[in-house]
Amino acid sequence: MSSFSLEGKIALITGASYGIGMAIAKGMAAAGATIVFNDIKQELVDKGLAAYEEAGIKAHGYVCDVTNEDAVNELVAKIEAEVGVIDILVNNAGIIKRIPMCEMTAAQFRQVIDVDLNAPFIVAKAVIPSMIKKGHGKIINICSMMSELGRETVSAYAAAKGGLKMLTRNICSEYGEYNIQCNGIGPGYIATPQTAPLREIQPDGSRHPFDQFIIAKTPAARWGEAEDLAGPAVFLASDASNFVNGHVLYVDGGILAYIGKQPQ
Ligand SMILES: NC(=O)c1ccc[n+]([C@@H]2O[C@H](COP(=O)([O-])OP(=O)(O)OC[C@H]3O[C@@H](n4cnc5c(N)ncnc54)[C@H](O)[C@@H]3O)[C@@H](O)[C@H]2O)c1
Ligand SMILES: O=C(O)[C@H](O)C(O)[C@H](O)[C@H](O)CO
Repeated sequence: MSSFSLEGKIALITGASYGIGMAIAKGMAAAGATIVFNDIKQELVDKGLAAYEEAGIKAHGYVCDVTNEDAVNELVAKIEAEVGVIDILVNNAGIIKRIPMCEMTAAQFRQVIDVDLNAPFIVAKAVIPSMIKKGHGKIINICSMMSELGRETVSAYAAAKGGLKMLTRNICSEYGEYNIQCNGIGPGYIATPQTAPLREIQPDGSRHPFDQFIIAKTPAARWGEAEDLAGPAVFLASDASNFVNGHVLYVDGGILAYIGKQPQ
């Protein structure tokens, strides 16, 4: 099973102070990788560093807004000088705004596109030249159910995550010949702070209608846990997936396979 090992590899996971990013980072650390992460505020980076330390992981944390191209270029140069060349990039940092499309301002729409689509382009562009020189690289873009499906209130997010699926295929197309594999992971509905508003207990003590809807829509009949993403991410970061390129691996408990229950 040595082809699944990440021993000696350096992984940058963006926005990994908690949530899905941290669970992926912990999985990669268990497989032997050195973990580097960033987040938007020092406070979040410090919280992340403390959590990694508690888990026995010596992570390197940096403050960096992934939408700022100059800051990202500086970050990558700093990581190369202080830790080494990045072998694995996980574009995890993301935001969502749940606003009906006709009530959403163009500025709000652009903000989501900026973090969820432009930033993965910026960070990938910053790491690819060194990956080419090193002779290998793995890029994992965290996509979504919304790379395939739409729903009310998430127009900008769906546009960005659909675009991220195509950016994934394009990076594969353009850099596959340099032994760079770029794949996506499409998480289903995962219990993290990002989805907490969809799981809030109602004033009458009942479960949020969206919470019930998702359980019914998911053949696994549960929300995903951030840890459900760790194994798939380790696979896509490892030599075991060296001929897997331009693919989006949906980790959704079966949602995309299922037409849904017939109404009672
Ligand atoms: N939770 C889900 O159900 C779910 C499902 C599918 C996809 N995703 C995607 O997975 C990724 C992680 O999701 P999560 O639920 O852990 O989200 P989260 O909101 O809990 O965490 C996202 C992280 O990104 C960071 N971040 C946001 N903007 C940033 C910026 N400009 N620069 C640097 N860091 C920034 C945040 O501070 C946070 O640490 C996101 O891309 C999200 O869209 C989540
Ligand atoms: O409001 C929503 O529908 C959700 O927040 C999402 O879009 C999920 O977080 C996820 O990306 C699904 O894969």
